[in-house]
Amino acid sequence: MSEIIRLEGVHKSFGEGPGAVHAVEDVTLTIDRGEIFGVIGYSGAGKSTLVRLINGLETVTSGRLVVDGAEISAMREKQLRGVRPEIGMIFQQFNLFPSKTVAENVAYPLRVAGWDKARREARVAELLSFVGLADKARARPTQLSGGQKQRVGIARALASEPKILLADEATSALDPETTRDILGLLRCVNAELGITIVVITHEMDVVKYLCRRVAVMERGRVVELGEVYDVFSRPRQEVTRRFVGTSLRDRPSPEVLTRLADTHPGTLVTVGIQEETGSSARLMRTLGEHQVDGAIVYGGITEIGERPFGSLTLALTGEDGAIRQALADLSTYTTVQEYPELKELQR
Ligand SMILES: Nc1ncnc2c1ncn2[C@@H]1O[C@H](COP(=O)(O)OP(=O)(O)OP(=O)(O)O)[C@@H](O)[C@H]1O
Repeated sequence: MSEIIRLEGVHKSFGEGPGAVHAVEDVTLTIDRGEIFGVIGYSGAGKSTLVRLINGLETVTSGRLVVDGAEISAMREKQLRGVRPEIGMIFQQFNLFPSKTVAENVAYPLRVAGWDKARREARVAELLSFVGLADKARARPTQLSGGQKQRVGIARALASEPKILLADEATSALDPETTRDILGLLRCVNAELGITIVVITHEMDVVKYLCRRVAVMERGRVVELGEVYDVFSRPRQEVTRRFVGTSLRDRPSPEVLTRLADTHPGTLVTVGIQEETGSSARLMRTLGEHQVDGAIVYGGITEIGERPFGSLTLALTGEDGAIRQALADLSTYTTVQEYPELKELQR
């Protein structure tokens, strides 16, 4: 698979000196042609800045950025104007022209690019039919639902046949059911038109549904990067654990942990569940080998691409030494989170 986007040590700061904001710091990653790549992070992590660098709306402060063979980071505004039609973009707030009809909104980039009327009309009809809005050509955006507005946004972004589609929080203003519809449409855009999609989001469910690989961003940096399943089934960073936690609600909050410690004897630990643990079978076997009892007191297991992941919180009882040995064994094939602060409380 060839790459379509490459970032090498990319920095972007706003302002200079001590007051400068470092929105993107030392980001190195490649995105493959034809993949759906996710960038997840909380507000202010630098996601929007990253996509604005990719489509040339912001210039990099330092580092190298190559999009479809063109070195964006070395280009001047005039050259960037030639590259931008290759990259479509959709937004959380849709950014449609309220006074134009649906057809006029979709035709807008084609008009700017100088397409004649007959070609424009044919292309708009094709696009509206692709996004399922053939009957809304003459409607105005105010007459459409949120999901329909985003379909217009997608049709407009696809108008000039881009190779890349950037989706910046494209479903964050939509209800869960409409979100599913739009994500389904994005899958079609990728599968049927072969367009590479970069999805920016703060929702793990969006990444889980759409993406093959994901970068987790925090304070301008990529802190985890890999296959979606690997990143979420073995989260290495606290921020990634928080994303998994909000999607799956599998990890107890500090308040719940304190209550669990009060009501259950033994040592509380949270153990990751993925393919290697075979849901929970291997986990229970390891405990059994050390004559340690494990009561499941909290947890959640779900799937990504039919592969299980999540975590179980257990109250372990047995000899202290046996518990330590069992935890050491578990750590050889899964993540084990201990809570030394609870021991202090239980004393
Ligand atoms: N034009 C700008 N001038 C100054 N600071 C900026 C500018 N654009 C972004 N920033 C700052 O850069 C940081 C990253 O912002 P960015 O919008 O990229 O984050 P984000 O992850 O997309 O968050 P959100 O989802 O809230 O937009 C923030 O601290 C933001 O205030």
